[in-house]
Amino acid sequence: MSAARTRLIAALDTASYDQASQWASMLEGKVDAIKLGLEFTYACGLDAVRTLSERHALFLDLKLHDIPNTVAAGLKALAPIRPFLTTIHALGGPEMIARARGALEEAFNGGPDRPKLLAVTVLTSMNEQSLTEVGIDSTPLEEVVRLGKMAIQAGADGLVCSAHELTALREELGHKPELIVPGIRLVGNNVDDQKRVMSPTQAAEAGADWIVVGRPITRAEDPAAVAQAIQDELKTASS
Ligand SMILES: O=C(O)c1cc(=O)[nH]c(=O)n1[C@@H]1O[C@H](COP(=O)(O)O)[C@@H](O)[C@H]1O
Repeated sequence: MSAARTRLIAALDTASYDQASQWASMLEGKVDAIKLGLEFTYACGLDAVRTLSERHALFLDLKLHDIPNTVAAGLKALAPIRPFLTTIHALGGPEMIARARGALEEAFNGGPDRPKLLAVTVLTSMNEQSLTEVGIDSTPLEEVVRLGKMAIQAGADGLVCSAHELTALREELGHKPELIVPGIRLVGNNVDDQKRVMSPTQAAEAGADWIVVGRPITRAEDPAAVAQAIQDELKTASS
């Protein structure tokens, strides 16, 4: 059972501003935040991201991964959008992560309202075989824990991981780091390109702070009803 209630982020993955705006409106009050990522940002631009962020708590997920100077400068440029969460790849290494954290601190004058920096560990679309294909000779669990410890030590506020690694990460890192969990599917859902999948209840019971749900909500006939059903599941799991 988790310490605090697990909250729900809807991933609004679309190239259409009208579609994202419509989803955001119909999910208002049903989800705790929205996530905009590569597809929406590249197709619609940062002004569109800013417009949606004025009405909804925003997780801006651009998964930056470059040399430390470029990532730090990129985050500084994104800071005026004021998302409450944003992502970089843990594989960029400790110097990149430390510079990223420093850039956010600087942009917000060390204040408490800066975006929290999340390090993506091993993408939930990867399994042991996918790691072998990129030359990593570890299980996803070993790799997530190794990268997760490094990233938190380097200055990340939290991690993106699958629900399968939550227990091990909590044992290693305690309750302070924010753990954000995509790869969520409801009973009967298609898993699509996701490999390390769990249900909202399983993620909540294993200690997720936030779950990220995209297609199970956005592809549904009634997205608001699915979001409400997930919230009900999360509430039961935390009680
Ligand atoms: O950083 C992320 O949000 C992320 C990391 C990860 O390992 N896996 C993952 O699926 N995501 C994102 O979470 C969302 C999951 O979408 P669905 O598979 O449609 O629920 C997508 O927007 C992904 O970009």
